[in-house]
Amino acid sequence: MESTATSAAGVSTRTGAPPAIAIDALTKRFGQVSAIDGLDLVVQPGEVVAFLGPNGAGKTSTIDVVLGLSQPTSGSVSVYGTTPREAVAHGWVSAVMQTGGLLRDLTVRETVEMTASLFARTQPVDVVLERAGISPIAGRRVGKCSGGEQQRLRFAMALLPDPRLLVLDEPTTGMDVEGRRAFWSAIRDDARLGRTVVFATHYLEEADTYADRIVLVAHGRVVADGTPSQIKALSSGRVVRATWPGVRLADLDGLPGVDDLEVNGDVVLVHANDSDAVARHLLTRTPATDLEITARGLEDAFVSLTSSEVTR
Ligand SMILES: Nc1ncnc2c1ncn2[C@@H]1O[C@H](COP(=O)(O)OP(=O)(O)OP(=O)(O)O)[C@@H](O)[C@H]1O
Repeated sequence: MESTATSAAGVSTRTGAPPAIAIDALTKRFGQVSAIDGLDLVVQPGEVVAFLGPNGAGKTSTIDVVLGLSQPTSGSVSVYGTTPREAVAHGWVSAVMQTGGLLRDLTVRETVEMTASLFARTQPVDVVLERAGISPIAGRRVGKCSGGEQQRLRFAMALLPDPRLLVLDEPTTGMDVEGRRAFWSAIRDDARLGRTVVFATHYLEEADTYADRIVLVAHGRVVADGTPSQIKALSSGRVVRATWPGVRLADLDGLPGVDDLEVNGDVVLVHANDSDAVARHLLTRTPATDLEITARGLEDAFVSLTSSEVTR
């Protein structure tokens, strides 16, 4: 994805508009726990961004600050050039929460109508039902809706103020495959009209399929930021493990296509995209034995990216 050029202050040089989200050196501590540890991020209007990271990475803590639900320990966050609370009060930002907020005995339409009555001005109820893909079930009681349908109902409610930015925190947890697909298809169709979407997820596949840009977070920091294919490349490849008594790093100089190397005692760990070439080299040209080849997961990419950040 080609991102809009930005100035140092994060203002789009193409449009002159402030970014949807500008986060600068954000930290958030809970007692001894550092939930966010110097996070910087700029999201431009119209982007669909996945906030991807393992449990405890700091995704929810960051989203809570963006929504004005929690205050930073230090650093700054602005949303469309103003404070998160003001942006929410203007109706510029809506969130799709994972649970709560629904009454089982109301119908889908009644739920949206009731929420609309709380706002001074909203989009027509029929429009948001249509956008969320739930017009056909408008007369159904909420208690009879599947988890996926209830999430699309929350999406319809979030659309009422016609927000510029939609924030979703792990919105598909617990949904079946079909529910996820229908939910994301409604979100994507809506985002095509220009809405900015930021969603947190654990799942690389979900980020890959539905986001234009993936921001990888670990230990409260951004450890990688790029298109889905750039991020996937970080987690691709394999690890070749071998036993080589007395090995030194210098012995591994001739290895082909190596991304990363570790030597722990007599054990060699080689991270590489072409694991066959590494294995062939180790078996034919060195005394290495006991080879094991394993796929390198996203978790590994998190770990290696985070440790390289720390040692930098
Ligand atoms: N209210 C709190 N009090 C104490 N610690 C907290 C609180 N909220 C979050 N944390 C801690 O901050 C860290 C980051 O948590 P956060 O929920 O932001 O991560 P996450 O990436 O959203 O994780 P998950 O995917 O599991 O929801 C974790 O170590 C968590 O235990």
